[in-house]
Amino acid sequence: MNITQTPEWQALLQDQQRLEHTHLRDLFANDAQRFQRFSAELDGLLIDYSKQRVDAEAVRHLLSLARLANVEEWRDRMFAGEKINFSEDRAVLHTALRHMEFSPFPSAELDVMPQVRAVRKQMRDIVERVRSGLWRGFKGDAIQNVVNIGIGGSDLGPKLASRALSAYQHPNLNFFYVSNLDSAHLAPLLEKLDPRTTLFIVASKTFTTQETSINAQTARTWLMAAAMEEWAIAKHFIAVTSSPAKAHEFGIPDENILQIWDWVGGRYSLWSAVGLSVALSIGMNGFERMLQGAQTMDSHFREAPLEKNLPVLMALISIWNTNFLGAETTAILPYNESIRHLPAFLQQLEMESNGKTVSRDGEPLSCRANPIVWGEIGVNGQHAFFQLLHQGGWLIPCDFVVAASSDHPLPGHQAPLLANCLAQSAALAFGKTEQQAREELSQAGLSEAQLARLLPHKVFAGNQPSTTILMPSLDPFQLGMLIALYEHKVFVQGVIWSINSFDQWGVELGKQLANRLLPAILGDQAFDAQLDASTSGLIAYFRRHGHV
Ligand SMILES: O=P(O)(O)OC[C@H]1O[C@](O)(CO)[C@@H](O)[C@@H]1O
Repeated sequence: MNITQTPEWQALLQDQQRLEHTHLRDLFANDAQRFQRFSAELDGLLIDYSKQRVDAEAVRHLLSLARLANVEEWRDRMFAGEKINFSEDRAVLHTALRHMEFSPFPSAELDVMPQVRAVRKQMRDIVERVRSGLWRGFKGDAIQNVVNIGIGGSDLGPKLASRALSAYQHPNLNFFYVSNLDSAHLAPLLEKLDPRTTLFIVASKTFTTQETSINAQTARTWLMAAAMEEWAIAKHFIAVTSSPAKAHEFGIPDENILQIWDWVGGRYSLWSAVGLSVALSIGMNGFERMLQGAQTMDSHFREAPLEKNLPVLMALISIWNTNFLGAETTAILPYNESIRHLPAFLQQLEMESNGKTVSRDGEPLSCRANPIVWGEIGVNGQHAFFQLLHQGGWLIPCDFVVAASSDHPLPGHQAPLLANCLAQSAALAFGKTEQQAREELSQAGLSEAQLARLLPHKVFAGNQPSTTILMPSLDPFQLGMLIALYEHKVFVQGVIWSINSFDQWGVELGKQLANRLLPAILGDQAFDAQLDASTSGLIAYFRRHGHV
């Protein structure tokens, strides 16, 4: 089905005609109930999408589009464990990882829960031993430093969550995340760490990812230089992978290998043992609380009618902005320092899932899919790129994300933080009219000539749409809900765009080429004739200047 040719899409084009030139100022002025109408809450997590450029009719048509695309059917197929990731012949069952009841999941016939529970138990055991100081290094010391070596989904999720929940962190443990191949990531860390008290978690679903393998080998060499004995590996290395044999080859004993499964996508793996560093930081009970938060969002996503369904509404708003208002990018603006990694996490979640131009049927998509996702801590952005958001003339929908209470409170900080967050979304939405700017300038006593010169610079067009996501506090439960909210949002968008959101073939070509270029970088001139002129020129430069 070409969705753009359907009556539902055509109705939305009509809405676009009506709303494209309607200002948010007018939408608010004409509807005193706008906040009530266009906000929704689940267990304390509130989404306010009243500052999006929609009206009730447009939302109704967006919901019809979701029904037309069979969102509910696809959702049920995912939860039933069908192999909806058809290009890799895999089910998509990260929701099993946060299934907290003692019932089978997804069904009695296809129950994955015994394996999930067994790994949770293994995690709990490790977590308790490390946190209590019972887990000892090769010289008998308690662990003080945990280094997660991984990249992509094996890094971004745990890094986001462990920073987000730093208020709950074990006082005697420090956490580090190493992903970059550049040795400037690992080297300074190794300089300050003590091998006797350091535990490495090598998180890699495939256990073949080059960046992770090289960093893990270097960490292993560093440990061996101090410990001298192979048995020390068992005291300092844990692997999380779906390829236990490869972890075993690396030298990690079976009891230190935590399994994940092919039905857990890398960018959806935080809830698996990939989250071990988070569990070590906040304790296994805290980690399970985060799983409960995600499960609460799962149940809501499965059961709530579409018009009250938070992930569905978020997805539809994004589709409206992208496909009808023409937004090409979207900004993620967390205001809490502790969720500073949210934009990076969402970049992978959204763009690796839906950054595609081919449909499930192998046809070119009939409309543009995922916008470019970017972002930064909100207040930092205010003093950097917000100028462009306010007066740059681009349509850039924003997600403001903030917790009402601080997770690391100091007197005098939280109220101004919240004021800034709310001020920005209001300024973006309502702007400042020429009339308002004129009045301000003349009240400041400017001459008519000065006023005329300054006036154009003081006007804010406004009408920049945003959603504000509020949580009471940054706790494991709320964080679990927040992340699952975005996961399901991405899923719904993928269904409507008819994308398989669970593969990522687009990352392969670069990997292949990097492997092919390695010998040339290392100096093997036999390859030179096969290189394009640019690559060859750049390699010549490396040979002149690099020490590889
Ligand atoms: O966990 P792995 O297998 O090391 O993969 C890391 C990341 O690499 C990717 O496959 C992309 O290259 C991501 O999807 C994944 O999260």
